[in-house]
Amino acid sequence: MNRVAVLSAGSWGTTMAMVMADAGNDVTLHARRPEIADAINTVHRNPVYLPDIALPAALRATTDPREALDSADHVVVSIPAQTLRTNLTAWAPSIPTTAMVVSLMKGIETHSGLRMSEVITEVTGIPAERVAVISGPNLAREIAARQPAASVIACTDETAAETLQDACLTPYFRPYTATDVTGCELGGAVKNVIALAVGLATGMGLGDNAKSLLITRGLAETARLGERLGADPLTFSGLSGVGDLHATCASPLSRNRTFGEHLGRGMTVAQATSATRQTAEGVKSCRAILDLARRNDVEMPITEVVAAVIDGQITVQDAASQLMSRTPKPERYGI
Ligand SMILES: NC(=O)C1=CN([C@@H]2O[C@H](COP(=O)(O)OP(=O)(O)OC[C@H]3O[C@@H](n4cnc5c(N)ncnc54)[C@H](O)[C@@H]3O)[C@@H](O)[C@H]2O)C=CC1
Ligand SMILES: O=C(CO)COP(=O)(O)O
Repeated sequence: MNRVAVLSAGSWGTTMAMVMADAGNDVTLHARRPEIADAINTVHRNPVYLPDIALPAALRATTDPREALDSADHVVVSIPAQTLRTNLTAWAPSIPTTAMVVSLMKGIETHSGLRMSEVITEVTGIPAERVAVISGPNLAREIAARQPAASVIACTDETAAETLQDACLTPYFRPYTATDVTGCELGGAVKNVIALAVGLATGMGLGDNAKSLLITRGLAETARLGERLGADPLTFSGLSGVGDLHATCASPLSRNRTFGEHLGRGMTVAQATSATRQTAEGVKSCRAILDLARRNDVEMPITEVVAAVIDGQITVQDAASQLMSRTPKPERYGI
């Protein structure tokens, strides 16, 4: 039986802890708040993030990250992307030297433009072959209700990805393996920005044609950036690409889409932030993704207008007219 540490007990961390406990691992979840750890240990519920879900009785929680990390074979990290570096710096000395580190996060670090797996290798010194990412159409609440879902486990070492696949496989959660870590992570991070755009369109009362336009051209700009950064363009046709993009842009459960919808209905960014309460990674990552695109000479028009709306440089109406007045061009995938 594998020992798994999950850091920490938000909606996705708790859900993946449940999946990995159901898959037969010995899982310890790190919660920052004692009331969450106590509730998981006593009544087997996470009262803040998933109050209506019965968690496995075998799943344990602790407020002490060292206790969670003790003898862990797999260390699964699920915290807001912009907090990863600071937290990981504190946790790194307690990570067992042979453990795999797995990122569940879908964001890009703002000051460095690094993907989460890159931050992990930089901060911990753990080689890329022992760092993996899980990304796909995975709305936490649906999986927590044990509804069927699939995902991608990407690691440059295929055998390591297969080991993790075994450790996450349940009757309701079906992980595929991949070696294109860059493509999987970029698909997950950029789809949050496109979901913000679809939310904006929804909030403005625009129709399904406009949403489909954003999803399709959003995928094209994601693939364009990915290809420039060394990803396999075909990765964006898979679960971590179009799969996640579709689920997130279609679902009212998505925090990013809902955040965009608030803005489209006229809320300010501050009002939308306090209405959302949970992590909507695209809000901070959109600027980091745009900077990454500009440094690599890649055009990302949807990301550009989303970042300008979030930064208060243009209105949502300006965003729509800016996109519709671009120079006409032939449609080619990734162009
Ligand atoms: N919820 C979902 O459906 C999915 C989320 N993700 C990704 O997983 C990551 C985590 O998201 P969620 O669990 O949904 O967010 P959440 O908002 O539900 O939970 C965030 C967790 O991070 C902790 N946290 C917040 N600020 C922190 C800080 N400064 N230092 C340390 N810990 C802190 C919170 O205590 C909480 O445990 C994000 O990158 C998100 O994009 C990926 C797939 C699905
Ligand atoms: O990543 C997700 C689904 O795959 C969750 O999306 P949100 O963070 O927008 O809720």
